[in-house]
Amino acid sequence: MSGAQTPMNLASSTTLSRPAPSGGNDRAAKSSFGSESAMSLLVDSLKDRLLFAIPKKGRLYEKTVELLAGADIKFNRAHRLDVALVQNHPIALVFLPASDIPRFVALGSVSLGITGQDVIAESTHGDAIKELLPLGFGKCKLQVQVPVTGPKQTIEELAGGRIATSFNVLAEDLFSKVDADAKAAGKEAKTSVEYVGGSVEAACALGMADGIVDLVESGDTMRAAGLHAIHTLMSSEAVLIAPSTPHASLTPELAPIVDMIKRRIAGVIAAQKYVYASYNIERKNLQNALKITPGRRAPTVSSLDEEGWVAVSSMIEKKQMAQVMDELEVSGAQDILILALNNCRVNV
Ligand SMILES: Nc1ncnc2c1ncn2[C@@H]1O[C@H](COP(=O)(O)OP(=O)(O)OP(=O)(O)O)[C@@H](O)[C@H]1O
Ligand SMILES: O=P(O)(O)OC[C@H]1O[C@H](OP(=O)(O)OP(=O)(O)O)[C@H](O)[C@@H]1O
Repeated sequence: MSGAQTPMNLASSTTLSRPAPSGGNDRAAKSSFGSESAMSLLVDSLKDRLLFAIPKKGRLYEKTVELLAGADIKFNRAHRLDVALVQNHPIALVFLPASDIPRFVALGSVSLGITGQDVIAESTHGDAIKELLPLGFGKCKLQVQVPVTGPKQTIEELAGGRIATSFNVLAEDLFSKVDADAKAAGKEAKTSVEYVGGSVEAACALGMADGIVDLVESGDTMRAAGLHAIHTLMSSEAVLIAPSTPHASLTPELAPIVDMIKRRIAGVIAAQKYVYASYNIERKNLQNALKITPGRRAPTVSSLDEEGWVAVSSMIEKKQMAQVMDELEVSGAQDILILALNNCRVNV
């Protein structure tokens, strides 16, 4: 995508078709709908809506759509259309490449966005963006990688060499410091950083780079290419973001929706992360058990209709569930139940 594009441009430059009937004919749908009037209808209907940019594909797409479903943000995305009107709130979703979202948010063209911290850092719009909520997915690290058997095994040894990356701003930043350090040590060096759009791991094997800067999560792609990581530039996860200074398009009527979305998404994330534990325990063993299940704020303790016994309920982290149950049993807890949370509200 070249040049700044507002969602309005996006809407008016996009062919609006009806939601595609399966195997439907776009052209026929367009003419029966009347593309001109449909487009002005769409542009009109965006005016009173909060614009929310979400990744249109790739690693963050599915989890983002899951989050929106959990937050009861209902939409139908028409075939080939990058704008979807939310049915039950005055919100319009704008589907954009993850790496373009920081720019749209920073410019105030949209009032909310979901994208990775890595592309925010790469965009250099960081100051114009505020992070509202970490989302707990899309976790990865941006790392310098070199061939395991290669001659250059440190970033200092890469000074003056060739680096391939999709993160050329962050890579330039790092290697200008590496070059400066090399110069201070009496070795003149200018590392060349080449932009590559994808499949960056192939660059070393193809002889076009001595090292790469790319994202690593499981490490499978890196290892498959015979590379290993020698330096971490940053860790990243998906975040909910907004412009650091609200834009005029965020009217007083729309402003409360930002907080509503943030709270709903935080509730969905907490419900994915926690389960609800409940058990009975003799009062004499209560203090030990409460150390195992302290709860997010505090556990609920209520009397049982049996002398000397209490019932406890508390939220615990899902990933610690088995260990917590083991420890509770050892501490004398009985009738231990673990209940999944469908949704919840937490302080954010
Ligand atoms: N392996 C990974 N594991 C977890 N998160 C990742 C991983 N790779 C990328 N991400 C996160 O997802 C974001 C989008 O990356 P992805 O590779 O899906 O890009 P994309 O939207 O398909 O764009 P393009 O293919 O054009 O680069 C990244 O900026 C990063 O925050
Ligand atoms: O450590 P791993 O779990 O193997 O993940 C790392 C890979 O994931 C990303 O690419 P992606 O697969 O999204 O495709 P791309 O190369 O087209 O960007 C990233 O660029 C790495 O190639």
